[in-house]
Amino acid sequence: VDLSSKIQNTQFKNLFLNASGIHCQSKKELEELMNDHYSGGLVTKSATPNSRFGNPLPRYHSLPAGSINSMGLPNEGFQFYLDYVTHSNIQKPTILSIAGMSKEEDLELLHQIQDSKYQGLTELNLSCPNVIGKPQMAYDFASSNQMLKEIFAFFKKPLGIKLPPYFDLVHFDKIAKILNQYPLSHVNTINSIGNGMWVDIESESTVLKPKGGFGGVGGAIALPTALANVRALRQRLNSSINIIGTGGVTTGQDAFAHILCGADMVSIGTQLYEEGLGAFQRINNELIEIMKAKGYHSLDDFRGKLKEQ
Ligand SMILES: CC(C)(C)CCc1c(C(=O)O)[nH]c(=O)[nH]c1=O
Repeated sequence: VDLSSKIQNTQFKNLFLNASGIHCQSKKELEELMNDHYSGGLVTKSATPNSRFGNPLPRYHSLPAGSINSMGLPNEGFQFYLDYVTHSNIQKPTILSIAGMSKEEDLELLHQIQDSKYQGLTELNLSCPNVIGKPQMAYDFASSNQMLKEIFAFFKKPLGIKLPPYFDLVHFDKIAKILNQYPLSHVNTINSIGNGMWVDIESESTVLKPKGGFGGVGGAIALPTALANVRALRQRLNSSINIIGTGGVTTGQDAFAHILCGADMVSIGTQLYEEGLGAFQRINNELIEIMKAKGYHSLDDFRGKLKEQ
């Protein structure tokens, strides 16, 4: 059974990645990921120009079927991650994730990557904030289009986009129409489901401190939304744009479902945080068992071949 996959011209020995933000902020975490046998690649925490502590705690909370977070982009700063993916002893392909706090910051970071020696993949987190009074960039179609136009005027290295979930078929049409105009290496869908709320009954309080308790929801509870976004975008995006399926993967079955919907690679976030690196080996093995039972030898045997009733 062959679990290898690729994004554009980058080959991965297996299809699993950490979701950006999980187990990828510090050098220790990155080294553990780099040396982990059961993940084919490594994604960095979304980097901002300067290092950030992020939001006040508590800013992450486990839920019965997932997680809620309002981390606030804690990271070591862009130069740290650029150095890591450029200089460390690379054992597997890397995806350098960036999230400026404005379009100008995003452009500045991308100029630095374009001018650097880095030859790996880059991923722009489109959940980054927009100008005050406007929704996050990915929910502002005109601004997203304008930003991508300005980026591709100078950025010539492989670039993917991390998207939040959409919940309206017209929105799938709109974002795909925009993305199809650009030579993207990939789309990574989904980011956490924005602005969820969780309440502690005993204390009658929110469980998160930042943002009045509103936070992004991930984990098993996000799987139906993640599968819908992978399927809808696979149906609409040019075949040249690969898809990283992220959201709700806790078992080999979930990974199998993402691939059936069209995912080229699969990220694990909440489950990786809760279970640790062992999640990669377990989910690898579970997926292999499913493929063996069905007589599949490679991911291409079933990728995107979701049947309809
Ligand atoms: C939500 C932002 C802070 C704008 C981006 C960083 C981010 C965070 C975060 O650092 O709070 N959490 C997520 O689940 N997804 C993200 O993309």
